[in-house]
Amino acid sequence: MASSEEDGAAEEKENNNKKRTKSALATAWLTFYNIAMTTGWLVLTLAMMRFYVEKGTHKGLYRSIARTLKFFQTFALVEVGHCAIGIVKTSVIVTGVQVCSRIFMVWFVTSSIRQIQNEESVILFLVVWTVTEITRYSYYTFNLLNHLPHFVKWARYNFFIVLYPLGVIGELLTIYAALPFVRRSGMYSMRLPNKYNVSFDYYYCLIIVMLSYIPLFPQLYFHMLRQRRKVLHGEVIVEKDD
Ligand SMILES: CCCCCCCCCCCCC[C@@H](O)CC(=O)SCCNC(=O)CCNC(=O)[C@H](O)C(C)(C)COP(=O)(O)OP(=O)(O)OC[C@H]1O[C@@H](n2cnc3c(N)ncnc32)[C@H](O)[C@@H]1OP(=O)(O)O
Repeated sequence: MASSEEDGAAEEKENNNKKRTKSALATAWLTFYNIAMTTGWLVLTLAMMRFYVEKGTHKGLYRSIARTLKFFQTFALVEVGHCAIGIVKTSVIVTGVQVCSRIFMVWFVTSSIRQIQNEESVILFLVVWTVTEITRYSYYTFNLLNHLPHFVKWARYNFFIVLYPLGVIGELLTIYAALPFVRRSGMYSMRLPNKYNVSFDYYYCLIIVMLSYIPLFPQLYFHMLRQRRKVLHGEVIVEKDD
C-alpha cells in the first residue's frame, strides 16, 4: 500500500518535472523567436529609412527590401504552429488569418506584380506593418523576461486602434491597383479548355479576397479590442475554443 502511494508520488513528481522542462524550453524558444523577429523588423525599418534618405523617393523601395520582407513575414507562419501546439494561448484561426493574409499580400500580390510596387499604398502598409511588428514582438519579449515597460504595453494595445484600419486601407488599395494588370496578363489563371478541365481566374480571386476583408477584419479588430480590455483594464474574458 505504502509502496504504491510512493510510486504515485514519484510519478507525479516526474510529470511535474517534465512539465517544467517543457515550459522552460517553450519560454526559451519564444524569447529567441521574438528577439529575432523584433530584430528583423528593425532591420527592415532601417533599410526603408536609409533608402528614402539616400534616394529621396519611395520608388524602388519595395524592390530593395522585398527579400528581407518575404523572409520575416513568411517566418511568422511559425506563430500558427505556436498556437497549434499550445505554447501560446491564442486562437489558431485568428493567428492563421492574420499571418496568411500578410503572406498572400507579400508573395502573391506585391512581389508578383512589379507594376504596383511603387504605389503609395505599398509604403502605407509597409510602414504600418513595421511599427506594429516592432511593438508586438518587443512586447512579447519584455513580457517573457518579466520586465515589461509600461510604454511598450500601452503601445501594443493602443497603436493598433489606428494602425489596423490604416494597414487594411493600404492592403486593399494595393490589391485594387493590381486588378488591371492581373486582368490584362491573365497571371495565375487557367482558362478552359485545358487538360485538367479546370478554370481559375486570379482576377476574381483577388476580388473575393478584397470582399473577405468585410467579414474577417472586424473579427480581428474586435479580438484585439477584447485583448486590450483584458490587458489594460484587467477584464476577465471567456474565449470560445477553436
Ligand atoms: C490565403 C488568402 C487569405 C486572404 C484572407 C483575406 C482576409 C484578410 C482579413 C484580415 C485583414 C488583416 C489585415 C492586416 O494584415 C493589417 C495589419 O496588420 S495592419 C497593422 C496593425 N495590425 C495589428 O495591430 C495586428 C494585430 N494583430 C495581432 O497582434 C495578431 O496578429 C493577433 C493574432 C491578432 C494577436 O492576437 P493575440 O491573441 O496573439 O493577442 P496577444 O498579443 O494579446 O496575445 C495573446 C497571448 O498570447 C501570448 N503570445 C502571443 N504570441 C506570442 C509570442 N510570439 N511570444 C510569446 N507570447 C505570445 C501573449 O503574450 C498573450 O499571453 P497572455 O494573455 O498570457 O499575456
